[in-house]
Amino acid sequence: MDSSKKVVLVRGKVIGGNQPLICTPLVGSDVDQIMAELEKIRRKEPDIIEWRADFFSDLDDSQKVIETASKIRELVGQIPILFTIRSQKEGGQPIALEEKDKIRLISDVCKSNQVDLIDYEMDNEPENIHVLRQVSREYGVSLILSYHNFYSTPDDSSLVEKLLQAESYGADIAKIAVMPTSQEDVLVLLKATQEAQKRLKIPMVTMSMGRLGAITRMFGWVFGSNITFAIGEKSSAPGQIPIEDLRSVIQTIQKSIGNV
Ligand SMILES: O=C1C[C@@](O)(C(=O)O)C[C@@H](O)[C@@H]1O
Repeated sequence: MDSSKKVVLVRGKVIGGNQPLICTPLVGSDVDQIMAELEKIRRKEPDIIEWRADFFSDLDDSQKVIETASKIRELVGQIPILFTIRSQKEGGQPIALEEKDKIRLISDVCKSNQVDLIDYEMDNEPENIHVLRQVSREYGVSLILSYHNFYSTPDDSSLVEKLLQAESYGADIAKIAVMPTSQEDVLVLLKATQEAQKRLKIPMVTMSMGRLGAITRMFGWVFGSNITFAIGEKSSAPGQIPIEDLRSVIQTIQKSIGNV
């Protein structure tokens, strides 16, 4: 492994090492649904669990959000928790919070000590990104800065620029998820990933969504992507495949080519 590269260590999991990590989302809209989902997911032992809180119906009640985060923590034990409120503009659910309330809530969640990572979109106001960078650093939470395009795949140099932009904003991990409309677009995402691997110092997460892009979830790690999202119980984005299938494909690839 390149020694100039940083890795992110979360509860014993190495993000940015040779082993791709599998993250499964939680998309329940209330505590009961989330707990039921979690009960099934945790037995499948994902490396990371993402709470997609934009699906949560009480998102405007920060007390409830933090209580729910601590219930999730109790049930998952040492599995790292990623807290995400995906904006509608980038493929998330409609929510009642304004951006400033969202920043306050994500900050409160960092301070609560219940989650290990947060995700925020890098196309947001730099000032908001700065606030979340400060608070997450202060409370030992890792920051993923992400870019999602549910309609198309920008060219490879724009994608590399996005990943570098996340790094320059101080992200611990850079992430891009884009939609292909052709097989060429899938290659564009992989090419950008390979190029970014040479230039980024931080770990990254990249994926091409939908059916066309599903293969990138299986072997994107070969080109440098460090986390791949899979279905534990329910999907949170097009093209995700069940964790069992993903794990077995990754093992098969590793057996044939070794860890790269
Ligand atoms: O950003 C991502 C990636 C994702 O959109 C995917 O395509 O797997 C799934 C989301 O839950 C997550 O927040």
